[in-house]
Amino acid sequence: MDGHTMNPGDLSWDPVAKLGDLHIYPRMKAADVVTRAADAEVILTNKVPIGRDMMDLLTRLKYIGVLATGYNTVDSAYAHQLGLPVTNIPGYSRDSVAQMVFAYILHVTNMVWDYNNSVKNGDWETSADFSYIRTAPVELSGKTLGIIGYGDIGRKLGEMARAFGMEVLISRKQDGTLPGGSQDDINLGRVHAVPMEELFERSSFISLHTPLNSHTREMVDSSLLSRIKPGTVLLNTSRGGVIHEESVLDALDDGKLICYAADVYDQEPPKPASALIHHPKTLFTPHIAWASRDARERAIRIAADNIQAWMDGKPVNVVNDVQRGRV
Ligand SMILES: NC(=O)C1=CN([C@@H]2O[C@H](COP(=O)(O)OP(=O)(O)OC[C@H]3O[C@@H](n4cnc5c(N)ncnc54)[C@H](O)[C@@H]3O)[C@@H](O)[C@H]2O)C=CC1
Ligand SMILES: O=C(O)C(=O)COP(=O)(O)O
Repeated sequence: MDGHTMNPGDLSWDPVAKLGDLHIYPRMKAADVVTRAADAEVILTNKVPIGRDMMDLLTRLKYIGVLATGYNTVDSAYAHQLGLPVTNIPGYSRDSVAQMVFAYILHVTNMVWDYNNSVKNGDWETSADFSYIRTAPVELSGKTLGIIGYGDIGRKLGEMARAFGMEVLISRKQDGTLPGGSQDDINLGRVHAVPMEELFERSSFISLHTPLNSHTREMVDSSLLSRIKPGTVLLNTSRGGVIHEESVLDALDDGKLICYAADVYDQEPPKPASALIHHPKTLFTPHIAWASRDARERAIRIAADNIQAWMDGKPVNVVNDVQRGRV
């Protein structure tokens, strides 16, 4: 549907092309989906929303592959009703996304770019001393990182944080349950599981890694943000919709949140003049955390493996619990 972001020309679609008759559209408007995909049995979409109206009209469709980990753009519950499997691509960009979170953290704590600009502007050459401090760097060792959503990316981020000597907190879900797969790390003392409210109270850095769904939409609201310590940094590489935008703006304005660093926005691309994007205390990248060449190459290969497994009658990475074909 929208192959350009995954492969702007530096990769090959061959792993997918080998499986059938492949048509790549660099971009697609929602209004064109039904005509362009009328004959398709398999569609791959990244951010083109696939809703129930389209699924009703695409009568030949048997499989929807999401070219991403987050699959909030597809009405997978309705696809389930139709017996249409929806697959995603877990894990392909785990290392790249966790690395991006640390790029934001180090940007805030070490200000390499600000110091570089100051040096290039001549401040060092005219300094009275061998060194000068504009804003003191912050040492991460001993600081607390709170991770909301301890899955593939959250776990990798925790590993990186421990290498920096940070304490890692993870949150229980709203119903009190632990994220799957976290028990070992809790038992080994690598992370501490606390209620979401306590995580907001204790963390200097809070990083969001949940999927966007009805439980997580606008989860980070004024109630949670009222608990943070002055000087907290909020990091979001999950989905823009996980935060309540007005509440984040208020927390930035009242000085408790010193930075909101994000790779995602509720509507992408954002409309011009977003107050959040243009706020002096925010740091934004254009949904690029996943986009290393390595990760994109992995994604194309896994997308092809997903289709092959489904053709072989043993589907994998199905997110809506449909194991058979359209009924
Ligand atoms: N910015 C980017 O480039 C990328 C963004 N993403 C986003 O990051 C999200 C996470 O990715 P992964 O770690 O690979 O997914 P994952 O599925 O491995 O991990 C998500 C974790 O969140 C937990 N969770 C779900 N609801 C929760 C709640 N209400 N409270 C606390 N924990 C909850 C789950 O139990 C799971 O452990 C994706 O859904 C996607 O939206 C993913 C890849 C790239
Ligand atoms: O994999 C994901 O969920 C991502 O957000 C990565 O970006 P993409 O959706 O692949 O453009």
